[in-house]
Amino acid sequence: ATVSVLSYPFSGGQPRAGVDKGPDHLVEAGLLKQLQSLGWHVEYSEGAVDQLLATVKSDADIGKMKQPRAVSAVTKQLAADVAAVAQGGKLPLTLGGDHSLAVGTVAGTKRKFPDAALVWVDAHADINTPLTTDSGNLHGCPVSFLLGLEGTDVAPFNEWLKPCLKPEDLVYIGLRDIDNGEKKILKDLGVKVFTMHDVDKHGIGKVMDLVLDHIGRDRPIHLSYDVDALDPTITPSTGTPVRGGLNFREGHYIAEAIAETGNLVALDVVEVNPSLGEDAASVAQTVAIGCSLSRAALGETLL
Ligand SMILES: N/C(=N\O)NCCC[NH3+]
Ligand SMILES: [Mn+2]
Ligand SMILES: [Mn+2]
Ligand SMILES: [Mn+2]
Repeated sequence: ATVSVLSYPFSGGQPRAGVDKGPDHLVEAGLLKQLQSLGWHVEYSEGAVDQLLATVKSDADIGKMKQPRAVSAVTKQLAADVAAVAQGGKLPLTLGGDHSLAVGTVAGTKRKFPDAALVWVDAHADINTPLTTDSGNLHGCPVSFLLGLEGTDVAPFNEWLKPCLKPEDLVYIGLRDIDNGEKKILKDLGVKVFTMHDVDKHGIGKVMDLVLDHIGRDRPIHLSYDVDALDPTITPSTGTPVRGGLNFREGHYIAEAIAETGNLVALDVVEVNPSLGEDAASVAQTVAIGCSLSRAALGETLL
Protein backbone atom coordinates (compact mmCIF):
# COMPACT_ATOMS: atom_id res chain seq x y z
CA ALA A 1 0.00 0.00 0.00
CA THR A 2 1.15 3.50 -0.78
CA VAL A 3 1.11 6.58 1.38
CA SER A 4 1.58 9.82 -0.50
CA VAL A 5 3.12 12.41 1.81
CA LEU A 6 2.08 15.92 0.81
CA SER A 7 4.23 18.62 2.35
CA TYR A 8 2.24 21.85 2.58
CA PRO A 9 4.39 24.53 4.23
CA PHE A 10 1.57 27.03 4.73
CA SER A 11 0.99 29.49 7.56
CA GLY A 12 -1.61 31.82 6.05
CA GLY A 13 -4.45 30.63 8.26
CA GLN A 14 -2.86 32.20 11.32
CA PRO A 15 -0.41 34.96 12.27
CA ARG A 16 2.49 33.15 13.96
CA ALA A 17 5.59 32.63 11.81
CA GLY A 18 7.13 29.19 11.68
CA VAL A 19 4.27 26.74 11.22
CA ASP A 20 5.18 26.61 7.53
CA LYS A 21 8.47 25.04 8.65
CA GLY A 22 6.64 22.11 10.21
CA PRO A 23 6.74 19.80 7.19
CA ASP A 24 10.50 20.08 6.69
CA HIS A 25 11.15 19.33 10.36
CA LEU A 26 8.92 16.26 10.23
CA VAL A 27 10.67 14.96 7.12
CA GLU A 28 14.13 15.78 8.48
CA ALA A 29 13.24 13.81 11.61
CA GLY A 30 13.01 10.74 9.36
CA LEU A 31 9.26 10.38 8.86
CA LEU A 32 9.49 8.97 5.33
CA LYS A 33 11.93 6.21 6.29
CA GLN A 34 9.87 5.48 9.38
CA LEU A 35 6.79 4.90 7.22
CA GLN A 36 8.80 2.72 4.85
CA SER A 37 9.89 0.64 7.85
CA LEU A 38 6.20 0.06 8.57
CA GLY A 39 5.90 -1.52 5.14
CA TRP A 40 4.37 1.41 3.30
CA HIS A 41 5.50 2.37 -0.16
CA VAL A 42 6.13 6.09 0.35
CA GLU A 43 5.70 8.87 -2.18
CA TYR A 44 6.65 12.44 -1.31
CA SER A 45 5.74 15.76 -2.88
CA GLU A 46 5.92 19.40 -1.88
CA GLY A 47 2.93 21.63 -2.43
CA ALA A 48 3.90 24.56 -4.63
CA VAL A 49 2.91 26.99 -1.91
CA ASP A 50 5.32 29.78 -2.86
CA GLN A 51 4.17 29.67 -6.48
CA LEU A 52 0.53 29.66 -5.40
CA LEU A 53 1.10 32.65 -3.11
CA ALA A 54 2.86 34.48 -5.94
CA THR A 55 -0.45 34.44 -7.81
CA VAL A 56 -2.06 36.41 -4.98
CA LYS A 57 -1.20 40.00 -5.81
CA SER A 58 -2.89 41.52 -2.80
CA ASP A 59 -4.88 39.97 -0.01
CA ALA A 60 -6.87 42.56 1.88
CA ASP A 61 -9.23 41.29 4.56
CA ILE A 62 -12.66 40.28 3.33
CA GLY A 63 -14.96 41.11 6.18
CA LYS A 64 -13.03 39.81 9.16
CA MET A 65 -11.25 37.07 7.16
CA LYS A 66 -7.48 37.46 7.03
CA GLN A 67 -5.48 36.32 4.00
CA PRO A 68 -8.57 34.80 2.36
CA ARG A 69 -7.10 34.67 -1.15
CA ALA A 70 -3.94 32.90 0.06
CA VAL A 71 -5.91 30.32 2.03
CA SER A 72 -8.31 29.79 -0.88
CA ALA A 73 -5.55 29.38 -3.48
CA VAL A 74 -3.57 26.89 -1.37
CA THR A 75 -6.54 24.83 -0.22
CA LYS A 76 -7.98 24.67 -3.75
CA GLN A 77 -4.74 23.12 -4.98
CA LEU A 78 -4.47 20.86 -1.95
CA ALA A 79 -7.99 19.55 -2.57
CA ALA A 80 -6.97 18.60 -6.10
CA ASP A 81 -3.76 16.97 -4.84
CA VAL A 82 -5.53 14.93 -2.15
CA ALA A 83 -8.29 13.88 -4.55
CA ALA A 84 -5.72 12.74 -7.12
CA VAL A 85 -3.88 10.68 -4.50
CA ALA A 86 -7.11 9.10 -3.28
CA GLN A 87 -8.30 8.40 -6.84
CA GLY A 88 -4.99 6.60 -7.34
CA GLY A 89 -5.80 4.26 -4.47
CA LYS A 90 -3.17 5.81 -2.22
CA LEU A 91 -3.43 7.32 1.24
CA PRO A 92 -2.72 11.06 1.45
CA LEU A 93 -0.75 12.21 4.49
CA THR A 94 -0.80 16.01 4.49
CA LEU A 95 1.87 17.67 6.64
CA GLY A 96 1.13 21.23 7.80
CA GLY A 97 1.25 23.95 8.09
CA ASP A 98 -1.77 25.37 9.90
CA HIS A 99 -5.20 23.78 10.16
CA SER A 100 -6.81 25.93 7.47
CA LEU A 101 -5.27 23.30 5.17
CA ALA A 102 -8.10 20.97 6.18
CA VAL A 103 -10.48 22.93 3.90
CA GLY A 104 -8.42 21.38 1.11
CA THR A 105 -7.69 17.95 2.52
CA VAL A 106 -11.28 17.15 3.50
CA ALA A 107 -12.73 18.58 0.29
CA GLY A 108 -10.26 16.40 -1.58
CA THR A 109 -11.10 13.27 0.39
CA LYS A 110 -14.82 13.83 -0.11
CA ARG A 111 -14.40 13.84 -3.87
CA LYS A 112 -13.36 10.19 -3.67
CA PHE A 113 -15.15 9.15 -0.48
CA PRO A 114 -18.36 11.21 -0.20
CA ASP A 115 -19.47 9.17 2.81
CA ALA A 116 -16.17 9.58 4.69
CA ALA A 117 -16.40 10.41 8.37
CA LEU A 118 -14.20 13.20 9.70
CA VAL A 119 -12.48 12.65 13.05
CA TRP A 120 -11.16 16.02 14.23
CA VAL A 121 -8.58 15.73 17.03
CA ASP A 122 -7.86 19.18 18.44
CA ALA A 123 -8.04 21.45 21.47
CA HIS A 124 -10.22 23.65 19.27
CA ALA A 125 -13.37 23.13 17.20
CA ASP A 126 -12.16 25.27 14.25
CA ILE A 127 -15.81 25.80 13.34
CA ASN A 128 -16.03 29.59 13.44
CA THR A 129 -17.62 31.17 10.39
CA PRO A 130 -16.50 34.41 8.72
CA LEU A 131 -19.29 36.02 10.78
CA THR A 132 -18.53 34.46 14.18
CA THR A 133 -14.73 34.58 14.08
CA ASP A 134 -13.12 37.13 16.40
CA SER A 135 -9.58 36.90 15.05
CA GLY A 136 -10.32 36.40 11.35
CA ASN A 137 -7.64 33.69 11.37
CA LEU A 138 -8.95 31.05 9.00
CA HIS A 139 -7.29 28.13 10.81
CA GLY A 140 -10.14 28.62 13.27
CA CYS A 141 -12.75 28.24 10.52
CA PRO A 142 -12.10 25.23 8.24
CA VAL A 143 -14.97 23.09 9.51
CA SER A 144 -17.60 25.80 8.91
CA PHE A 145 -16.50 26.07 5.26
CA LEU A 146 -16.68 22.30 4.81
CA LEU A 147 -20.21 22.29 6.28
CA GLY A 148 -21.26 25.29 4.22
CA LEU A 149 -22.49 27.27 7.22
CA GLU A 150 -24.00 30.76 6.97
CA GLY A 151 -21.38 33.26 5.85
CA THR A 152 -19.09 30.73 4.17
CA ASP A 153 -20.58 31.13 0.68
CA VAL A 154 -18.09 33.90 -0.07
CA ALA A 155 -15.55 34.63 -2.77
CA PRO A 156 -12.94 33.42 -3.41
CA PHE A 157 -13.85 30.16 -1.67
CA ASN A 158 -17.22 29.85 -3.39
CA GLU A 159 -15.50 29.86 -6.77
CA TRP A 160 -14.31 26.29 -6.19
CA LEU A 161 -15.43 24.89 -2.80
CA LYS A 162 -18.75 23.07 -2.46
CA PRO A 163 -20.10 22.17 0.99
CA CYS A 164 -19.18 18.50 1.32
CA LEU A 165 -19.52 17.64 5.02
CA LYS A 166 -22.66 16.85 7.02
CA PRO A 167 -22.83 17.43 10.80
CA GLU A 168 -23.42 13.73 11.40
CA ASP A 169 -20.20 12.89 9.52
CA LEU A 170 -18.14 14.83 12.05
CA VAL A 171 -16.81 13.87 15.48
CA TYR A 172 -14.42 15.80 17.73
CA ILE A 173 -11.95 14.53 20.33
CA GLY A 174 -9.91 16.64 22.76
CA LEU A 175 -11.80 19.94 22.71
CA ARG A 176 -11.16 22.35 25.60
CA ASP A 177 -11.02 25.84 24.07
CA ILE A 178 -14.29 26.45 22.23
CA ASP A 179 -15.45 30.00 21.46
CA ASN A 180 -18.99 30.93 22.45
CA GLY A 181 -20.11 31.23 18.83
CA GLU A 182 -18.71 27.77 18.17
CA LYS A 183 -20.53 26.32 21.18
CA LYS A 184 -23.81 27.57 19.72
CA ILE A 185 -23.03 26.12 16.29
CA LEU A 186 -22.07 22.73 17.76
CA LYS A 187 -25.27 22.64 19.82
CA ASP A 188 -27.54 23.80 16.99
CA LEU A 189 -26.08 21.23 14.58
CA GLY A 190 -25.96 18.43 17.15
CA VAL A 191 -22.33 17.65 16.34
CA LYS A 192 -20.83 14.78 18.33
CA VAL A 193 -18.11 16.13 20.63
CA PHE A 194 -15.83 14.33 23.08
CA THR A 195 -14.20 17.09 25.11
CA MET A 196 -11.39 16.57 27.58
CA HIS A 197 -14.12 16.28 30.22
CA ASP A 198 -15.44 13.23 28.37
CA VAL A 199 -11.94 11.79 28.06
CA ASP A 200 -11.51 12.19 31.82
CA LYS A 201 -14.93 10.72 32.51
CA HIS A 202 -14.83 7.66 30.25
CA GLY A 203 -11.15 7.08 29.55
CA ILE A 204 -9.82 7.15 26.00
CA GLY A 205 -10.64 3.50 25.34
CA LYS A 206 -14.34 4.03 25.91
CA VAL A 207 -14.26 7.35 24.06
CA MET A 208 -12.91 5.63 20.96
CA ASP A 209 -15.58 2.94 21.24
CA LEU A 210 -18.19 5.71 21.36
CA VAL A 211 -16.53 7.52 18.43
CA LEU A 212 -16.64 4.38 16.30
CA ASP A 213 -20.20 3.61 17.46
CA HIS A 214 -21.15 7.09 16.24
CA ILE A 215 -19.47 7.04 12.83
CA GLY A 216 -19.82 3.34 12.22
CA ARG A 217 -17.10 0.75 11.72
CA ASP A 218 -17.42 0.24 7.98
CA ARG A 219 -16.97 3.65 6.42
CA PRO A 220 -13.90 5.60 5.30
CA ILE A 221 -12.31 7.78 7.94
CA HIS A 222 -10.45 11.06 7.41
CA LEU A 223 -8.36 11.81 10.51
CA SER A 224 -7.42 15.49 10.91
CA TYR A 225 -4.92 15.73 13.75
CA ASP A 226 -3.96 19.11 15.25
CA VAL A 227 -0.99 18.42 17.50
CA ASP A 228 -2.30 20.98 19.99
CA ALA A 229 -4.86 18.34 20.97
CA LEU A 230 -2.08 16.95 23.15
CA ASP A 231 -1.13 18.72 26.35
CA PRO A 232 1.41 21.54 25.87
CA THR A 233 3.85 19.61 28.09
CA ILE A 234 3.78 16.95 25.37
CA THR A 235 3.63 19.11 22.20
CA PRO A 236 4.83 22.59 23.23
CA SER A 237 5.89 23.83 19.78
CA THR A 238 2.48 24.80 18.45
CA GLY A 239 0.69 28.08 17.89
CA THR A 240 -2.28 27.92 20.26
CA PRO A 241 -1.35 25.70 23.21
CA VAL A 242 -4.12 25.01 25.74
CA ARG A 243 -3.51 23.36 29.13
CA GLY A 244 -5.26 20.16 30.13
CA GLY A 245 -4.79 18.21 26.92
CA LEU A 246 -4.38 14.59 25.90
CA ASN A 247 -1.41 12.80 27.34
CA PHE A 248 1.10 10.96 25.16
CA ARG A 249 -0.70 7.63 25.28
CA GLU A 250 -4.20 9.07 24.84
CA GLY A 251 -3.01 10.92 21.77
CA HIS A 252 -1.50 7.80 20.28
CA TYR A 253 -4.38 5.53 21.30
CA ILE A 254 -6.74 7.63 19.18
CA ALA A 255 -4.52 7.08 16.14
CA GLU A 256 -4.03 3.36 16.94
CA ALA A 257 -7.77 2.77 17.35
CA ILE A 258 -8.49 4.39 14.00
CA ALA A 259 -5.68 2.45 12.31
CA GLU A 260 -7.16 -0.73 13.78
CA THR A 261 -10.43 -0.16 11.90
CA GLY A 262 -8.58 -0.49 8.61
CA ASN A 263 -10.77 2.34 7.31
CA LEU A 264 -8.33 5.26 7.36
CA VAL A 265 -8.34 6.95 3.95
CA ALA A 266 -6.66 10.28 4.74
CA LEU A 267 -4.53 11.82 7.47
CA ASP A 268 -3.56 15.41 8.28
CA VAL A 269 -0.88 16.26 10.84
CA VAL A 270 -0.91 20.02 11.40
CA GLU A 271 0.12 22.94 13.60
CA VAL A 272 3.67 21.83 14.38
CA ASN A 273 5.53 25.15 14.70
CA PRO A 274 9.28 24.61 15.12
CA SER A 275 9.77 28.34 15.75
CA LEU A 276 7.87 28.08 19.02
CA GLY A 277 8.82 26.28 22.20
CA GLU A 278 11.30 27.36 24.83
CA ASP A 279 14.23 25.31 23.63
CA ALA A 280 15.49 22.89 21.00
CA ALA A 281 14.34 19.93 23.06
CA SER A 282 10.78 21.25 22.99
CA VAL A 283 10.88 21.52 19.22
CA ALA A 284 12.44 18.10 18.78
CA GLN A 285 9.87 16.54 21.13
CA THR A 286 6.95 18.11 19.26
CA VAL A 287 8.32 17.04 15.89
CA ALA A 288 8.99 13.50 17.16
CA ILE A 289 5.37 13.26 18.27
CA GLY A 290 4.17 14.46 14.89
CA CYS A 291 6.11 11.52 13.49
CA SER A 292 4.93 8.98 16.07
CA LEU A 293 1.29 10.01 15.70
CA SER A 294 1.65 9.56 11.95
CA ARG A 295 3.15 6.11 12.44
CA ALA A 296 0.40 5.12 14.87
CA ALA A 297 -2.31 6.21 12.45
CA LEU A 298 -0.56 4.26 9.68
CA GLY A 299 -0.46 1.02 11.60
CA GLU A 300 2.47 1.04 13.99
CA THR A 301 1.47 -1.14 16.96
CA LEU A 302 3.15 -1.64 20.33
CA LEU A 303 3.18 -5.43 20.07
N1 LIG B 1 -5.09 25.83 16.87
C1 LIG B 1 -6.23 26.50 16.55
N2 LIG B 1 -7.19 25.80 16.11
O1 LIG B 1 -7.16 24.44 16.08
N3 LIG B 1 -6.34 27.86 16.72
C2 LIG B 1 -7.48 28.59 16.22
C3 LIG B 1 -8.73 28.35 17.03
C4 LIG B 1 -8.87 29.31 18.16
N4 LIG B 1 -10.30 29.46 18.49
MN1 LIG C 1 -6.96 23.02 14.61
MN1 LIG D 1 -5.96 23.63 17.69
MN1 LIG E 1 -9.95 30.63 21.66
